[in-house]
Amino acid sequence: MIIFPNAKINLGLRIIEKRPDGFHNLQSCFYPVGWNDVLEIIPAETFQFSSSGLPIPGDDSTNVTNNLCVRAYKLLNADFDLPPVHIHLHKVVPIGAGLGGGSADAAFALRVLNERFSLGLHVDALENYARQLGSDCAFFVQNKPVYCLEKGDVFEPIAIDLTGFHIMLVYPNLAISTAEAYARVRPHLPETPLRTHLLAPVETWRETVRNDFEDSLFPAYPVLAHIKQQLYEAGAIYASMSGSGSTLYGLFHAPVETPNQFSAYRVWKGRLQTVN
Ligand SMILES: C[C@@](CO)(OP(=O)(O)O)[C@H](O)COP(=O)(O)OP(=O)(O)OC[C@H]1O[C@@H](n2ccc(N)nc2=O)[C@H](O)[C@@H]1O
Ligand SMILES: Nc1ncnc2c1ncn2[C@@H]1O[C@H](COP(=O)(O)OP(=O)(O)O)[C@@H](O)[C@H]1O
Repeated sequence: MIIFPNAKINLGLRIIEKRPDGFHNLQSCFYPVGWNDVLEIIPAETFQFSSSGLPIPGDDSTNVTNNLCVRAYKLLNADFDLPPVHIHLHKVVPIGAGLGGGSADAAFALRVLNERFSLGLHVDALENYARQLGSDCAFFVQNKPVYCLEKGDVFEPIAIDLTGFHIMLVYPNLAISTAEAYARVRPHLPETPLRTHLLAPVETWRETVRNDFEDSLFPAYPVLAHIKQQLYEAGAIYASMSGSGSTLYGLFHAPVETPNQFSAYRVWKGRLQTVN
């Protein structure tokens, strides 16, 4: 079976407090976008993992056990004694980009294995497995826009529909470690919950919807602030960094040409839609 794990963007990201377990509680809205990897899982004589496309740090031929697809298989295998499979991942979504690509691969692997081997796992059970693989991972089980709390793995519905907006993602060829980004941030409770700002028209977001990682990462990596500014100059209604960076995105009312300034970066453009 071949599937296409997609990326996500964060519409706002407030880091509320550090938890006793070392993670952080947050407020954010995760929104799926159609920049995709390609994942194939087929029955095989022995377990194999291979990859192509973008190189994945830590995935050399002697150690692929860190790949989140492999970890997803092992997690289910421990409970269900699965038949061996060959997993091939063609990596397209940039890594360390704030787009949740690795988490999406893991969640989609769980979904495929559940279906292929008729494990009978429903959404809650799949989300519980996904939580063990990464804070972002559970989101990709249902893969629909949600308001997230706690570690980013507790979800509430939110009536946000950006269908019809055009989006440009700009990845500045710069990988930022999520752990490093969290270590730099100063958590605090915002006066107004992010949800309130998100429910106002997108035209107001520029003044109200913030990603707290920008405060510490923009001074450290000036190219990020520069790209955000250029997205506004290109006509974005709203622009922000996604997650812990390094991708910046802009929401536009109309299709946009890619400005020359972005030619050195990886740029993805598309319509915002709900993907499954
Ligand atoms: C920042 C966010 C926002 O959506 O996304 P990305 O930018 O990575 O896509 C997420 O919180 C990233 O989730 P994810 O990438 O799954 O993180 P994990 O693998 O669980 O954790 C990596 C490291 O980030 C820190 N971490 C992560 C999540 C969280 N709520 N608090 C944390 O402090 C911890 O130091 C942890 O060791
Ligand atoms: N299938 C995978 N795709 C991407 N990264 C992976 C994968 N498996 C493990 N990783 C590891 O996860 C980290 C990056 O995760 P990713 O989801 O791409 O970034 P981000 O957290 O910025 O959204 C890297 O340390 C990478 O080595």
